[in-house]
Amino acid sequence: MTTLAITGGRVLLPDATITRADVLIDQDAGEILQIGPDLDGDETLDGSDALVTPGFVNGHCHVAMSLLRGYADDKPLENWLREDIWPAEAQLTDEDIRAGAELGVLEMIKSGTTAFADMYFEVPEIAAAVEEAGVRARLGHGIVTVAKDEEEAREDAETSLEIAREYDGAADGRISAAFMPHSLTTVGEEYLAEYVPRAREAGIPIHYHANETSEEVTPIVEERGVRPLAYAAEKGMLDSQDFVAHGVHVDESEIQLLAEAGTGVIHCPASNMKLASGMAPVQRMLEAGVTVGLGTDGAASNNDLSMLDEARDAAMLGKLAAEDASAVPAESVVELVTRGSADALGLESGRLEQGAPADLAVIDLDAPHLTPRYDLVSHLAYAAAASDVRHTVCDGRVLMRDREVLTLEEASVLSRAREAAADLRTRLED
Ligand SMILES: N[C@@H](CCSC[C@H]1O[C@@H](n2cnc3c(=O)[nH]cnc32)[C@H](O)[C@@H]1O)C(=O)O
Ligand SMILES: [Zn+2]
Repeated sequence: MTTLAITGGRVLLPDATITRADVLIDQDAGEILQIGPDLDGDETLDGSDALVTPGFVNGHCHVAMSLLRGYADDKPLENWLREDIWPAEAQLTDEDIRAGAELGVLEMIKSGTTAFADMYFEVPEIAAAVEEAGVRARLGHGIVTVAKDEEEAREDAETSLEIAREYDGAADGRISAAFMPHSLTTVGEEYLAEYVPRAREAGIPIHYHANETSEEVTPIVEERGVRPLAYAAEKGMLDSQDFVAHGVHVDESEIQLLAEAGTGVIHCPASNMKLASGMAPVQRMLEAGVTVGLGTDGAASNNDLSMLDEARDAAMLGKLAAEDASAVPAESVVELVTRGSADALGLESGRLEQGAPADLAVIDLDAPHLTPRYDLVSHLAYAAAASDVRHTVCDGRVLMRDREVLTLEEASVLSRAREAAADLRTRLED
């Protein structure tokens, strides 16, 4: 057995208390062996003056969209997608998607994220980036059937099912998969009726965008006379292993449906603010017992992939939405970026305890903005930044040591992304 010890730090435990302790990891099993005093390992990471936290879990992303960061801003969802993003995505080559995925995963490792859920196309490119970088991911192919003929639409749905079957369990189990219809309005009912039961039979979870904008809710209510999540339940898309992104415009009946079904909701506060989609009733969902996690959405609507930013945004927006400063407190958002997202995605990560996956981040506390140290949970929620992450470990493997990423070559990932973006821009201008 090869072991790794993180020594001299303060460790954030699942009950939100913090203890001075070392963490010993079994690198072969990728598990935490022990948390306690004076532990030695074959390899050591310095945790002094630092907080050891579970690796952050980004519950909803389009990681390759990192290549479109800053390409189009300041528009509402429908216009942004149809006028800018979808035309640009139609030009992306496999190499572009690989470059964008590596860029995004690099940013994740540098900001302490060890797992994410991703909806995109050319999934094999994204899986290759995940495999190489050493992180964990639940991947899927996003289906859009509107504006497609039947053959194309069917092919898209088939691809999503095939990709999920093929990639579930890949990269030594670090990759899992889901069936991913883009949303309840961009995928036709006939395709949901046919493919959802097939995904269910194969035991594959389902992930989709739901109730993100009011423009998306109104047509469903008008055409079908039911709320979108009641429609989703009718279609069999509200299971305990499923998770939806956004859930901004959900009413009380939908919150009850989510809580009863055990379907996770990935709240994406930065994207919701930037596209002015609205404020999700996060405090209400938590009180109702809904499994809530946090996600960045793609970098083109955020515009970064830092879960520390997302935690802070979730707290701020949650208070504003509830008109209550005590709503969505520090402890809640820290739980949302770790265990909340992990639970929604069906991952065992998100907690530091014996036997849990060795997915963690070590955050440097020796900084003006983290001084003094009354409450480290408060610092994590409100003051820590991506650049404070000192080391990142996933599945027992050190992915970043002293801010040097060991699994990806940072300089070449950045230069490939810059070249791909410059090329894309030329193609789009022609
Ligand atoms: N196969 C589909 C692609 C779906 S992938 C998932 C899609 O979600 C898009 N996307 C990114 N952010 C959001 C969001 O906030 N809401 C809805 N869609 C988004 C993203 O640009 C990408 O096109 C096609 O034929 O276009
Ligand atoms: Zn999205």
